[in-house]
Amino acid sequence: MTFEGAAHGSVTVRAPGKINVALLVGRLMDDGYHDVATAYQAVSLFEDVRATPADDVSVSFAGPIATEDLPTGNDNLAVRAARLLARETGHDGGAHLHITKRVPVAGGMGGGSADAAATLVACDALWGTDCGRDDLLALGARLGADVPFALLGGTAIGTGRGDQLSPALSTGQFHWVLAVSDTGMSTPSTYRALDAHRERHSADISPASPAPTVPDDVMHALRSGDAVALGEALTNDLQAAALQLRPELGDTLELGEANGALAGIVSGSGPTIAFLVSDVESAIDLQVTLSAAGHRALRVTGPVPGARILEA
Ligand SMILES: C[C@](O)(CO)[C@H](O)COP(=O)(O)OP(=O)(O)OC[C@H]1O[C@@H](n2ccc(N)nc2=O)[C@H](O)[C@@H]1O
Ligand SMILES: Nc1ncnc2c1ncn2[C@@H]1O[C@H](COP(=O)(O)OP(=O)(O)OP(=O)(O)O)[C@@H](O)[C@H]1O
Repeated sequence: MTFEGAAHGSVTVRAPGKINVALLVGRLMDDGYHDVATAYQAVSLFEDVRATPADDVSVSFAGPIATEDLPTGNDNLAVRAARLLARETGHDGGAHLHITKRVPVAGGMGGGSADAAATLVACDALWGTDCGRDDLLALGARLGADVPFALLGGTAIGTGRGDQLSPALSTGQFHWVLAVSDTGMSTPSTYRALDAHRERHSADISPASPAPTVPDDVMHALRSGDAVALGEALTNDLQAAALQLRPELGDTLELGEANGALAGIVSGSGPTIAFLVSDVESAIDLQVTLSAAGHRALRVTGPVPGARILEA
C-alpha cells in the first residue's frame, strides 16, 4: 500500500464503522478474549484520518461528534496504531493525525478501530514503509479485535477474537437506520455481563465446547441480498447483556420494530441500535419517527469498502 508521492505532503484515509449482523460468543479464553464467530458488514458512516509529517505522533479531532472527552495520549487507538507501525518498520519520525469523527464513540460500531485502521494505511503511505495488506492486517489485530475488519471492509466472517477474517459474499445494498445513544458503553463490561449471566444460569461452555459458527441463514440472506431474510436471521449474543445494562434500549427496539423496521439489533457491544429496513423510503420514515421520539437517528447503507486513501 505504498504511495511514494506522499513522502512530504499529507495523506487522508477513510475507514468505515461496522454492524455485526451476527455475533455468536463462545467461551472465555485464557487471554481474556472470547472465542467469537461474527458476520461483519461495513456501513457508510466513516472516520477520516489525515496524517501529516511531524517529529512525534499526536492527534486532534473534528467533526459532528468530536468531544473533549476523547483520549489524545498514548491510549488513543490511532496514536497506538502509528507508534506500532513506526516501531515494527523501524521508521524514524512521526505524524500528526487529524481525525474527522462520525462513528458514535463507544457505540459498538468500531469507531476507534476505524481510526486505527485508517491511521495504519495513512502512515504507511506517508512514510513509504510499504507494508503489504497482510502485514497491516496482522498489525491491526494487535491493536484490537475489530481493527482488521475496518481495513478489509465489505462483508466478512470473523472468528477467533473476531480478527481472523474471511471475506463473505453479499449482494446489493442493505439499508439501516441507527438509533445512537448519547452515552457510550464499555465493550469489556458488556462481555462481562454476558459471562455473569452465563455463570448464573450454569451455561455449559467449556474448552471442549464446539467453536461458535455464523448460522447458514445469515450467510444465505447476505448472499442473496434478501433484506427480509436477513432481518429474520439477525443475531447477537451480546444483546441480552447490553439490554440488561441499559434496559431503555428495549423500548428503542420496540419503537423501531413497530414503525416499519424489518428487525432491530444491538450493534456489537451496544448501545447503538441498528434497524434493518427494506428500502430508502422506509429508512426515511423510520428516521423521522425515531427523531420525533427524541432519538438521534442516522441512515446508512452497507456494505462499503474498507480503509482507503482519499487524498495524498
Ligand atoms: C463487540 C465487538 O465489537 C464485535 O465485533 C468486538 O468483539 C469488540 O472488539 P474491540 O472493541 O476491537 O475489542 P478489543 O479492543 O480488542 O477488546 C476489548 C475487550 O473486549 C473484550 N473482548 C473483545 C473481543 C472478543 N472476541 N472477546 C472479548 O472478550 C475483552 O474484554 C477485551 O479486553
Ligand atoms: N480514536 C479513538 N476514538 C474513539 N475512542 C477512542 C479512540 N481511541 C481510544 N478510544 C477509547 O476507546 C473507547 C471505545 O471507543 P470506540 O468508539 O472504538 O468504541 P466502540 O465503537 O464501542 O468499539 P467496538 O465496537 O470496537 O467494541 C472510548 O470510550 C475511548 O475512551
